[in-house]
Amino acid sequence: MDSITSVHVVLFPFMSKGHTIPILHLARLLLLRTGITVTIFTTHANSPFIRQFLGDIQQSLISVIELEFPSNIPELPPGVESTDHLPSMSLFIPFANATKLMQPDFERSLNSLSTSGGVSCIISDGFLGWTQQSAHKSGIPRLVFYGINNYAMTITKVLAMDRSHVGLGPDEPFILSDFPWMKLTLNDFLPVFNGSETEGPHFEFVMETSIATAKSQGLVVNSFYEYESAYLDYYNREFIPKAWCVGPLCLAEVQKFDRPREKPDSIKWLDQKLAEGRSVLYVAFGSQAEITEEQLREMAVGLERSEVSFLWVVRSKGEVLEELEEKVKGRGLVVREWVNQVEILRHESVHGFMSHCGWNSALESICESVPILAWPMMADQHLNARLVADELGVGLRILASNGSVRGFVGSEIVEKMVKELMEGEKGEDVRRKVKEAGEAARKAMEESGSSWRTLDQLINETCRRKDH
Ligand SMILES: O=c1ccn([C@@H]2O[C@H](COP(=O)(O)OP(=O)(O)O[C@H]3O[C@H](CO)[C@@H](O)[C@H](O)[C@H]3O)[C@@H](O)[C@H]2O)c(=O)[nH]1
Repeated sequence: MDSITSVHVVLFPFMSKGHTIPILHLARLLLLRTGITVTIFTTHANSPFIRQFLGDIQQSLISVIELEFPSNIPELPPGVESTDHLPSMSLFIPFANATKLMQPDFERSLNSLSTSGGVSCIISDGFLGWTQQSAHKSGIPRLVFYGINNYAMTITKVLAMDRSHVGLGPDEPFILSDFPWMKLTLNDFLPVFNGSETEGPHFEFVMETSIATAKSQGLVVNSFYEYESAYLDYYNREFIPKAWCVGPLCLAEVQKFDRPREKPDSIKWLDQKLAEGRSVLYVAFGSQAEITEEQLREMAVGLERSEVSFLWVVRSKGEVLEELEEKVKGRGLVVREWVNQVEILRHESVHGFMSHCGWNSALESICESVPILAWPMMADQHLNARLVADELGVGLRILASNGSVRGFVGSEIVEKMVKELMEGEKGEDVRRKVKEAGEAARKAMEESGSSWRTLDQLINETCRRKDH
């Protein structure tokens, strides 16, 4: 790293937990380097979460600027400033489009930062495509962060250009000629990416944000080279802007859990299971998954019949969960509040994670060497599940009752796959592989590791240059 000091990085995360948390980890990593200061843009309601998350960081190195989240958007309930508080994810597009109204405020603040010492680069979420215009007007390089991995990004882009799949059924297997080892189906992709949705608000949003990404100076990717080299190399050969793997960002988390403090109830419960010599399956589907009542019931029955100990963090309410709690008292725990997921995954008693495969959850599990039972629900999660189960071999896969990667899953499948992960031979195999994967991830984030070096290089090439 060169000796030039005073790099000022502006971070602007999208207002959803799965997008904000990794950017906050990135802030921590940037501040481990000398001469870097960070400003984070957010909205009033999201600010307390951010301030608390980074509360241990020296105040002179980091500041948080709060903008007004647009009010009076007809489709949005007042006061909702984060996607996990939306009553339905069908409001995602109005929510994401509402952020565009923040552009004038953002530019005013950016200008005042520029006059008081300057901004070296902006790292903003891909969903905040409009920040590219703001950066361009101010002559500041913009780097994009989507929160997804290279595999999903590359395969989706290749699919969009390769028309050989047109006319196939949603579950009919096909291969992309540049990746012949990989079996895919159209159901692995969102309709806006697989050619079945070619107009409408979601399609327009994807087009707008993709154009803004292409005009930006780089992509910051929460992954590491050793696990995605084929896809990263391909991406950087065929597409722009250049992608830089600087993760897994969750490894930047301080060892908060070692400090003396009152342990949360969920951790005390895990301590108890450890003392009883029981292995626990952790069950969670991220911050915004929507699960139907009917599906929730099958999950509950499957977990009950598996006879495995489990800790289920769930946002849904209702009698299904109350009944389950009653039936599995002592063996299973249902938690409805926000937990520290990394702390749970790190607990010695946790030997499996039934997960929707949001990319943060998948990475957190890999880094803690916990094998995954992949049950994707939406967004990039189906591709993440392919990566986890088919490519990396660090997890098993739950498929729908009709064999599709999408759709209703019966309780007998849940029961069978939970037992397989926790006690079966296939579970043994993925357990061994996830240990190796965890070690490789930790190595990538050490000071001599690939991700650490890549972040240094990215700062030097993009943020320290004066001629952008
Ligand atoms: O009680 C909770 C619930 C969640 N988390 C954390 O919240 C994050 C959730 O992120 P993720 O697992 O990626 O799930 P989503 O919230 O669903 O993430 C969205 O963003 C991801 C990154 O772009 C995508 O991969 C997902 O598909 C998309 O749904 C993780 O860091 C979890 O550790 C907690 O700490 N406590």
